[in-house]
Amino acid sequence: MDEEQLFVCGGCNAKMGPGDLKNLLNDLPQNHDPRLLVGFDSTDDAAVYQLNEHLATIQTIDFFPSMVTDPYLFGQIAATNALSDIFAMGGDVLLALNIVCFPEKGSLTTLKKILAGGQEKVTEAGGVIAGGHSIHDHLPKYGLSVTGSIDPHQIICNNKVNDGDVLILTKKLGVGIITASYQAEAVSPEAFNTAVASMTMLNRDASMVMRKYSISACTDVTGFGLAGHLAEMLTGGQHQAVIEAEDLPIIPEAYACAEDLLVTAGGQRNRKFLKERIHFNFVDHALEEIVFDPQTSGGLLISVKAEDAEAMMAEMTQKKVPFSKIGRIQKKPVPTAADIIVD
Ligand SMILES: Nc1ncnc2c1ncn2[C@@H]1O[C@H](COP(=O)(O)OP(=O)(O)OP(=O)(O)O)[C@@H](O)[C@H]1O
Ligand SMILES: [Mg+2]
Repeated sequence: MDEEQLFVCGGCNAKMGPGDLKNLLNDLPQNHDPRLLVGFDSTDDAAVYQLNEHLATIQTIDFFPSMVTDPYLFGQIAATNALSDIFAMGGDVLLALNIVCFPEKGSLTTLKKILAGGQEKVTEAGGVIAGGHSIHDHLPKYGLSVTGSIDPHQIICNNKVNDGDVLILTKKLGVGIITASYQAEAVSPEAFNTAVASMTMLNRDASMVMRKYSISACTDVTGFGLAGHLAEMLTGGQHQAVIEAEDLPIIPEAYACAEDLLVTAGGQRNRKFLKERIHFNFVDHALEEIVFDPQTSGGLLISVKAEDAEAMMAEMTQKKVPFSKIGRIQKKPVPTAADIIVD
């Protein structure tokens, strides 16, 4: 393997599709422990385990092959992505363990750069690298197991929305399409740099603002795309999300790439899984691709109660946390109505 350049094949696009994951989890025996406040049965972002009345531990794991050639950058992106699940649930990062898969004959200089990039982000998140596990594998993969803390009364789950909630998204969409297209030399370095800046921005600041307000649900938008993660918020079946297409934040050039059919396999898996649950009120194939595009280290998708939405957005503006108001939650007019409507 070249000492400095990683083979590009992954990010959250490498995630198992939502259909296969659902099948897998359905057959996994359920846990019954009252201290497990959030387990895999609700397909939330992280597991939460109660330690005492005021303290719970929050745990998540994420790793994948690289979507960029630069090892330091890959380390930063993989760590930012792994840390994000803690922030999506309103938790604080305590410590992290490195997960390393690396070729036996690979350059250790390259691996050290990956780990240095990851460590930088864990430190920025307020955590500490406490160890890890490393195995040989043909394709380098990296990520973290992250442990955080949270007040058990303040857990922000991903699946309980309310009528009138406002939907906020804190990062632009299209990083999957942009990173794949960059390898095909089909987008500018500026577009690629925008995607990289987005993937290496921690969701911590957004989380710190969000948790001060009445939040019905939050998740981070990753491999299942905006549509997939929004659909997870609507599993109760009573509500639907109305997305305003013109308010969706999109990295410049991602739309043009989608028009040129520069799309990803993960996006097609997401489309196939979700097509019965989403309705587009217009014909725009490229925009549909953006909505299904797998995001690596995407933003927080926040369903904030209507009465707190303005104040939360004002504080995000004041704290320079980027965000877009992308839609709202409403009661389904009939039980058979689509879960997601794109207007
Ligand atoms: N092999 C597995 N065994 C048990 N649970 C799993 C397995 N793979 C995924 N899960 C669970 O499925 C749910 C959804 O997992 P997924 O990785 O999509 O969530 P996520 O960590 O929020 O994703 P992302 O890191 O991309 O934000 C989580 O509760 C996770 O713990
Ligand atoms: Mg998540």
